[in-house]
Amino acid sequence: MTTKTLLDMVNVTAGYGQTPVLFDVNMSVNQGEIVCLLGRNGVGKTTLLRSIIGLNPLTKGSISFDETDISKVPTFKRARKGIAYIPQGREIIPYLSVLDNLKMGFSASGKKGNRIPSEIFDFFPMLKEHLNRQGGLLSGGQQQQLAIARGVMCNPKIMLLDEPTEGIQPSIVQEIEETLKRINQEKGITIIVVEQKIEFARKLAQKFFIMEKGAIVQKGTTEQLTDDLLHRYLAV
Ligand SMILES: Nc1ncnc2c1ncn2[C@@H]1O[C@H](COP(=O)(O)OP(=O)(O)OP(=O)(O)O)[C@@H](O)[C@H]1O
Repeated sequence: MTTKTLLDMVNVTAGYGQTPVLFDVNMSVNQGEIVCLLGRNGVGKTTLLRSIIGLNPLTKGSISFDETDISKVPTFKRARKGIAYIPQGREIIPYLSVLDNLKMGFSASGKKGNRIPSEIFDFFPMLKEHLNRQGGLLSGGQQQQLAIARGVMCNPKIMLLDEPTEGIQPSIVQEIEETLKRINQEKGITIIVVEQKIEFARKLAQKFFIMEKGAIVQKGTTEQLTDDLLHRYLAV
């Protein structure tokens, strides 16, 4: 099997206004992989995801995606090229129904459509039972599933997930892990997940990157994610 680089970040430097947060980040992700991005609070994980989708402009470096330089491409066009971003806190529209929240996936991808593909309910059967409920009335875990489903609606090549298990009960965490694996395997969607729950990250991902002070300081396969590394870079 040939491996193809889907996302390639070279010397990415970015931040908020005049405040730099990422310094010369180099990160390469192959098509079909699930990778996790680990690191203590405030090291720049969210900013890294935001720079991939174009919410934090680069002051240096470049990002190529699917063999195209997207460094200066606006966010909505990056979404149309196949990057789905599921931010921390999920950003479900609380007063819209589950159905209307899902339909937002059509506009994000720039494709017209009105019918939710059946695969969405195959991945997330719970959503079918709650289609007409307001998004804000779902539990945290259900809202997270809705946010992931809305991302899948865009038929992305890659999904960027920021702490999908935060504040979610263990049984739903396991469900989310299994569903993400299925989405990866059945749809071939590459996944980058920022996580604090190490066991979840270990079970889900094949590769890891560890960040410290705005840079990638360690990477490898998840088998190489030793307790020593976790202690050194993640323990408080
Ligand atoms: N909107 C903002 N304006 C200015 N600085 C910001 C902004 N958002 C984050 N920062 C700063 O950027 C740095 C990195 O934050 P970021 O959220 O990327 O880290 P993180 O690793 O995702 O942390 P967490 O696990 O807490 O989400 C922090 O020092 C933070 O204070």
